[in-house]
Amino acid sequence: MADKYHDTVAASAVTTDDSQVAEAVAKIIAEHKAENMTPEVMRMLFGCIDLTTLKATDSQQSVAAFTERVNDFENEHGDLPNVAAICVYPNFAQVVRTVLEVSGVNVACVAGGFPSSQTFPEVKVAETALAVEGGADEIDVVINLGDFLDGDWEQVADDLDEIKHSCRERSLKVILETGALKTARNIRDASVIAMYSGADFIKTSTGKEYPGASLEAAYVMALAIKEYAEKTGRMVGLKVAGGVTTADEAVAYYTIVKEVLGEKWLSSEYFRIGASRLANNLLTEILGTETKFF
Ligand SMILES: O=C[C@H](O)COP(=O)(O)O
Repeated sequence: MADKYHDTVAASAVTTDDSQVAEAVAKIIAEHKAENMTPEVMRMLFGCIDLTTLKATDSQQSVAAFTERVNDFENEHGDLPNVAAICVYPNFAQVVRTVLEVSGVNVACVAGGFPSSQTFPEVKVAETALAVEGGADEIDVVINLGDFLDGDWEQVADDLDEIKHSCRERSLKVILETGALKTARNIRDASVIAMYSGADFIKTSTGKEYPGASLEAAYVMALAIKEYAEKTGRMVGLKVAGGVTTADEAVAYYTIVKEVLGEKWLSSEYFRIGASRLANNLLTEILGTETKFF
C-alpha cells in the first residue's frame, strides 16, 4: 500500500529479524546487566516508575488512598526519589490531582478507549480532553491494532493525530501492545508510525489482555527511537509496562536502554516503567529489608 507512512517505514534500517534481535538482547544482558545491579541504579529506576492502578474495582476512595501513599512516601523516604507519575483510569484524573500534594509527580491517565482502542474516534478524543481537563499531565493510549494489522496506517496515524491535538501540550504515550504485534517487524513499523504521529513516548503494553513487556520488544523500540532521533533531532521516550515486577527485570530493561540509547535516555524524562507491583520490590532491594509501602 503506497502512502506516506509505508514510505517512511520502508526507509527504516532498524532490524526486523527476530533471531537477530534475540541474539542481540541475550548478548547485552549477559555482558552488561550485572554491572547495573547497584543501589544507585535501583534508586534511579524507582524514580522512573509510573505507579499504576488500573483495576475495575478502583474507586474515588481507593485512588485517593493510593495517592496519599505517594504523599507519605516523601515524608518517610525523603532521601529517595519519588515515583515519576501515578497512572490511573481517566475518570480519576481529578481525584489524583486534588489529593496529590508533592511536586514532581505527574498525573498520568490511560484514555482513548484503553485497553483496546475499540471505540469511536470522537470518544477517544473526548476521553482524552476530559482527562486533561481533570488534571492529567500525561495521556497513555493504545494504537488501533486492527487498523494497524490491516495495513491501514493512515487511519492509525489520523487517530493518534486527533488524540495528540486533544492532549494539547500534555505528554502523549502511545502503547503498541507488543504482545499482540508479536514480531520485530510489526513492532518496528508501529514504533515508526507512532513517533511520526507525535508520540512523546512509545510504550510496550497495556498490561491487560496480551503478554506484557519483553526485552526483545524494548530493544526494537529503542533502536527505532534512536534512528528517529538521528533523523529528526527529537528524543522520544520509552516506557516498558505490563508484568514488570522484580528489581532484576527492571535492571534488565535499564540495561537495554543504556546500551542502545545511552545515558541521555536514563532519566524519568525519557524512560518509564509502568507497573503495579514493582515499587515495593525495588524498595526492598534499595532498603535491604522486606518493604510493603504501597
Ligand atoms: O500501564 C501499566 C500497566 O497496566 C501495568 O501493568 P502491571 O499491572 O502488569 O504492572
